[in-house]
Amino acid sequence: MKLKNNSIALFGTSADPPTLGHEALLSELTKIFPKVITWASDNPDKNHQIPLLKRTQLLRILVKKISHPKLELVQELSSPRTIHTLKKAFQLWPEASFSFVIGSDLAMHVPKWLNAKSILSKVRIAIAMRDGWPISDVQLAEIKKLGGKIEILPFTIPESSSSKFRERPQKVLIPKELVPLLLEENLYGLADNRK
Ligand SMILES: Nc1ncnc2c1ncn2[C@@H]1O[C@H](COP(=O)(O)OP(=O)(O)OP(=O)(O)O)[C@@H](O)[C@H]1O
Ligand SMILES: O=C(O)c1ccc[n+]([C@@H]2O[C@H](COP(=O)([O-])O)[C@@H](O)[C@H]2O)c1
Repeated sequence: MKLKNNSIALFGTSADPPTLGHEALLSELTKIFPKVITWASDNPDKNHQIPLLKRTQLLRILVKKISHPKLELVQELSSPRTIHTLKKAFQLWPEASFSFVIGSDLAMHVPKWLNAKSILSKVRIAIAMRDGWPISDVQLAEIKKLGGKIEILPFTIPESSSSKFRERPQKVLIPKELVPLLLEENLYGLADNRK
């Protein structure tokens, strides 16, 4: 992958909660991009289990754990709609070239996002292959048809998801640094399910 010095990877997540998959993805991105920006957001298509403020707190703990000079949490980018996130990103870094990072499970959804065509004219879509979620040529063609440019990231993230943790909260599914806050506030019922 050829990247310019002004490349920025943008990675939004509902972080409900952040998982080992989010940790692996953020760490891999720091090996490739000169700058990696993350934030926690609400997703218009999902019901979140805990408030955005708490999810942001959890993501902040994860970013601190990774503690990489290229990685930063910029919560002001948070919006349920990517088009609004991008407007803020262009204000903050007017000279940057952006890659909007998604897992391969989201490839089929991007063409349905609000103002998808406008989003795809502003940023490249960088796809992280998610174990169990292959992408088809049809999905790629749908994005390209709307003018999108696609980068397939050169790594695969092991199977892991927030919903799996929410269904059955287990410490082994999340970064261990999140556990104290989850127990303290009994988020996701982890304190009732001490494994
Ligand atoms: N294990 C993973 N591998 C690759 N991409 C991932 C992984 N987990 C999350 N992502 C990507 O990170 C972004 C944010 O995902 P999100 O925070 O919704 O996690 P999730 O595990 O998919 O959540 P949920 O299970 O609640 O749907 C999405 O682009 C998603 O595709
Ligand atoms: O813009 C949209 O219409 C849109 C709809 C659903 C999701 N997104 C974005 O997709 C990213 C991942 O969302 P999620 O909930 O899978 O973590 C996050 O940055 C969201 O803001 C964007």
